[in-house]
Amino acid sequence: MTVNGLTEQTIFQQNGNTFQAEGRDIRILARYEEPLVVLLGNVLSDEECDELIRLAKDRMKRSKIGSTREVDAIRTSSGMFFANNENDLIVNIEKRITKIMNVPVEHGDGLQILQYLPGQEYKAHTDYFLPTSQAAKNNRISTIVIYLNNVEQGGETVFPQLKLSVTPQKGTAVYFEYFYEDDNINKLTLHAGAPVITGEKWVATQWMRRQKTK
Ligand SMILES: O=C(O)CCC(=O)C(=O)O
Ligand SMILES: [Fe+2]
Repeated sequence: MTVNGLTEQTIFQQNGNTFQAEGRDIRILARYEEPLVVLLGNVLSDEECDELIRLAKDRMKRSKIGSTREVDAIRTSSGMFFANNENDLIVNIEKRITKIMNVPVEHGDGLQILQYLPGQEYKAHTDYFLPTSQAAKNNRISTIVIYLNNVEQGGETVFPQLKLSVTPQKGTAVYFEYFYEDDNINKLTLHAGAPVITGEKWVATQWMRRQKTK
């Protein structure tokens, strides 16, 4: 059956222009319908963004990729993961993310903070694993990337197949999902973190999986 001319159901269930998540009014700023890519406003307060950066700062390591967790030129940022329920701030943000993504946080890979300096980037990739990978047994289904600061220049999240570019704005987020039966739709979620040109870029990423991770 098709709904509104779309071929498949989505995980994300929010419509209209605002919804509540843990006492916060999240704003739906724009959506690309299939694959679903939603731009969200007012996801984190300025104070929450600043606090996440402060807590992450001393724990950043060069980012790794894929199931082998190797350092690779595809991704030149630095990153760290918070543990589930690590502190009150993380508990609160995880609850809000769960409400937005409509998936329990136990299905998550842990909230990840990434930092990009000028010239650093995350080249085009999909967040799900190829069927040949061990990690595909409990594959990823959806992603939210929350921007923790305003980047002076560059650092957009780019979806080349959709010809869509999202500009980082402090407290806003881009959500997308790739759990469609039709794999051709999933492939369209290919995306990249464009090189930062001026300033720094800080994001918080949550990847969700089909089943519990713990
Ligand atoms: O930094 C970005 O804009 C994208 C981050 C990303 O693709 C990811 O964390 O999976
Ligand atoms: Fe990604």
